[in-house]
Amino acid sequence: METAAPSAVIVAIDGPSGTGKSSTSKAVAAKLGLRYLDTGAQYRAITWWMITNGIDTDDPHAIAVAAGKPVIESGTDPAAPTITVDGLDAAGPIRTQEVTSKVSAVSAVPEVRALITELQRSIAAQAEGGIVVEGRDIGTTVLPDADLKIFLTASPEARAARRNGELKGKEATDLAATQAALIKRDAADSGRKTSPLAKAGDAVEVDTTELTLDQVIECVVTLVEEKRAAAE
Ligand SMILES: Nc1ncnc2c1ncn2[C@@H]1O[C@H](COP(=O)(O)OP(=O)(O)O)[C@@H](O)[C@H]1O
Ligand SMILES: Nc1ccn([C@H]2C[C@H](O)[C@@H](COP(=O)(O)OP(=O)(O)O)O2)c(=O)n1
Repeated sequence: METAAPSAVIVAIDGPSGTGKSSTSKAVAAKLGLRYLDTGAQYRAITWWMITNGIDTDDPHAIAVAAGKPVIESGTDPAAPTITVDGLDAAGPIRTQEVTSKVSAVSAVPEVRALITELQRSIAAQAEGGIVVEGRDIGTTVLPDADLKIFLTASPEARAARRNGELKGKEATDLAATQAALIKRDAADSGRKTSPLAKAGDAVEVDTTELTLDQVIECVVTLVEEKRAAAE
């Protein structure tokens, strides 16, 4: 008897910065043969375009007017995710401190969110075998019918230490400054009017403070497999 291919599954992973969303989502998608979408990279890409095109990122009206101009494309292979803006590889430039410090203001503009949300939904709809989508408002707004919703958390201390581990040798490595910047960005992302960072009512919360990355990946893989088994 032939075994049916596992059904397409849509997984939404949300949470604040440094909780392990990107690392976990990529690994889970690779293990389960799903596509992968980093929605933060899309908001970073539009922010980078605003900066390089001289748009004042403190002016929501100017941002709203320009929002439809850049063409943002995301490659969804979890082994080699890509992000381009007007055909240019933006993977490096979107990770600078300048973009990080301005992305909350740009992503709070409703016109930006409407355009990026539409893009995210169309990418998810095209992922025939299923997809892991990570961000801040995936379970609440972008994909409210996702098969599985995960909300990752971790203490501010653990998140700052993880972020500093990545920055070492590149930009600032002061732990207190990293933690302060992270808390400031969380507050802006949670406090904005349009689809703020929030846990969906039906999301499974996983506190990763005391877990290794492998343990978090294993936990999410098990939850996806349980969902798939229940759907058969
Ligand atoms: N459970 C964990 N324990 C230790 N380090 C982790 C854990 N999860 C992620 N990391 C590390 O923390 C950093 C931030 O993780 P990332 O996946 O980028 O978080 P997010 O996407 O939520 O901002 C990465 O360097 C990653 O390897
Ligand atoms: N679904 C999303 C994803 C990200 N954002 C915004 C808010 C975040 O501070 C920025 C950057 O997201 P990103 O996931 O790249 O941030 P970190 O990896 O946590 O540093 O984008 C959002 O508003 N909605």
